[in-house]
Amino acid sequence: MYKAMTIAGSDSGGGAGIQADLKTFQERNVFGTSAITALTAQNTLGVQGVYPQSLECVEAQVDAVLSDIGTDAVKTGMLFSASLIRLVANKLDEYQVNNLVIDPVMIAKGGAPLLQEEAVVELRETLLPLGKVVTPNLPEAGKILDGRKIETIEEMEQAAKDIQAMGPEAVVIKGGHLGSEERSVDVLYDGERFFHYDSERISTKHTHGTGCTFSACIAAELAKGKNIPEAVKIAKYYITAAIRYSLNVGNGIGPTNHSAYRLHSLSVK
Ligand SMILES: Nc1ncnc2c1ncn2[C@@H]1O[C@H](COP(=O)(O)OP(=O)(O)OP(=O)(O)O)[C@@H](O)[C@H]1O
Ligand SMILES: Cc1ncc(CO)c(N)n1
Repeated sequence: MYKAMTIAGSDSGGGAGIQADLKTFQERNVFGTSAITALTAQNTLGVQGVYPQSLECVEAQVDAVLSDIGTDAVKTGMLFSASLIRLVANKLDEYQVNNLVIDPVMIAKGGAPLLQEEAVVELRETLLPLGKVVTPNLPEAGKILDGRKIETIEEMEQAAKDIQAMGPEAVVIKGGHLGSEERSVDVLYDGERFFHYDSERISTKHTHGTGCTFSACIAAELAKGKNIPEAVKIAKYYITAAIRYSLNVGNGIGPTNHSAYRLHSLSVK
């Protein structure tokens, strides 16, 4: 069985973070493992607390998994601080992880910071160059590019190109935050070509954890040997189904439905 690991924060509400990643790995038929960088007390209404784990704790988890079980791909999510980013980058280098998907998580949907402001430099300089695929949303891409505004598909293409020049093999800019469009378009740049992944924009407020789920699916497909454009295509089908059948649990922004494509017999082509 192929294996994928997530190095990310825990979302007690179950819709994002480690929980979303492991549910996605399971649905995509890869064996999921994890290292938890931070615990969050979180639900559909917001983030009530953030409890980063020690460097020692995160290092022990990564060593435990990679020295024994190994992995075919790694996905990183919430890393919280510059020192955790440095540690994770060192570990990925030590274990020669090459299928690395970096979701540069910065802010939760309700606005709570999940990455310290000063850690963006570390993310850009230490972690991004190790990535096979980096998956920023529009505000994250803007932060990586020193506060640039990205509001059109053309600006998404330019941003993908400029972030790819920072070292990762490929960049997908996610278009979930693109206002007033009828479609939700993601733009991939692999160093040579642009690919557009287009879906209808689903009218729902229940989009908690969309980005985590999308990047975890890319990691699962890379683990199975899919190439980057194929992995992103499958992830786009998977997340679109998960949003179409998202769940009205809690009183705020509900989670996506990780088993939607299976329960509703939709094919992930
Ligand atoms: N309303 C929607 N309808 C269809 N697809 C959507 C919608 N919102 C987001 N998506 C898709 O979901 C994926 C994740 O994009 P998004 O920009 O929402 O990520 P994100 O902001 O990182 O999510 P989060 O921070 O909640 O984890 C992309 O493929 C995007 O196109
Ligand atoms: C733990 C965690 N990671 C990522 C996100 C982004 O959706 C979140 N809300 N919580």
